[in-house]
Amino acid sequence: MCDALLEVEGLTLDYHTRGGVMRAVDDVGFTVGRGEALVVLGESGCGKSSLARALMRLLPRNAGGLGGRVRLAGRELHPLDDETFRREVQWQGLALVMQASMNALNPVVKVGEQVAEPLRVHLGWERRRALARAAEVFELVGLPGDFLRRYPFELSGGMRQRAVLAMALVAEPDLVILDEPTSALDVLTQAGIMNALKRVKAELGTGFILITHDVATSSELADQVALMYAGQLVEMADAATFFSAPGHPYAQALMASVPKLRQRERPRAIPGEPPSLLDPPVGCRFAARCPRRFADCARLPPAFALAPRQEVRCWLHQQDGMEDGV
Ligand SMILES: Nc1ncnc2c1ncn2[C@@H]1O[C@H](COP(=O)(O)OP(=O)(O)OP(=O)(O)O)[C@@H](O)[C@H]1O
Repeated sequence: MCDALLEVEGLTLDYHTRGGVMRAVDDVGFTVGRGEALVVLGESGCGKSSLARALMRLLPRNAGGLGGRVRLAGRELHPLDDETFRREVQWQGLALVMQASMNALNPVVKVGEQVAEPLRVHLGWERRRALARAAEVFELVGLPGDFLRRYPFELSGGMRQRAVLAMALVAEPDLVILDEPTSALDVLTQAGIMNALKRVKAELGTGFILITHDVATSSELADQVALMYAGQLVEMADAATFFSAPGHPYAQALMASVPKLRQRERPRAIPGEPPSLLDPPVGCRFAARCPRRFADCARLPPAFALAPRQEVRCWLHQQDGMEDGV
């Protein structure tokens, strides 16, 4: 297995709201190896985008309580001041493709200039060299070279999304965080972008964190899966194990809700709603919706290691698993 590129321990992020303090990221920990893709799955509102924002330090004004440890290639990131983080970590260490970012391209600037911008503005490259590098990255993500001179409105949604991906990759970051990169696109276009990501991963050895609620698309790229529920990680496993033998009842319900080819029974929706993050239950957060709940679920379960690469936060596994930290 690859050596650790990103190590996250006990990550927390709060929002201050009128109703009180809401912990959107609650004690989250994981490791991503070099050239490895971690898929973060979970329902809307479980804290996936907040996790991305916490890693990238792109925090709204009402955010607070950024805690825990984040190490990138062995370097502790939280002690860095904002200026050092922006200069030395953003773009070359960690790059982010935000939700709906294909609509955030500047309409009056040619796409090639925008893709080259991180090199010019952050790394001080001169224009010609930056554009030449942008052309290489265009090729890598499957954009025709002459699109460099086009404006965003001249590109389809899928092509604009590839351009945004090219911008994230242009400074050759160690790891790219993709927040719902294909959710606004049709299935074929999604598949094309997933293939481009696979190619980048194989050719450049870039690490990825892919945030999505789309189980089917994510399985294309995933080496590891982290499943979030109400701000917490409830399962962390290698992709083959997660997709074939998930351990958490929520993960099992999620997999049963995905339509499959040649399946007799209909996909089953998960009844109920996640708890409010303003006042989460003290015990297992999934208990109210869990078909397998029992008395112990009134206490918050720790993560139990079921296999070397599978950790599940559920009391059902206290016999077969070793207590560990997800
Ligand atoms: N700036 C903010 N202020 C207050 N609450 C916020 C803020 N941003 C997000 N939240 C809340 O934090 C929780 C986690 O939101 P987040 O956007 O991280 O979830 P998500 O899993 O990415 O959802 P989605 O898939 O819908 O984007 C939600 O309850 C959301 O309403």
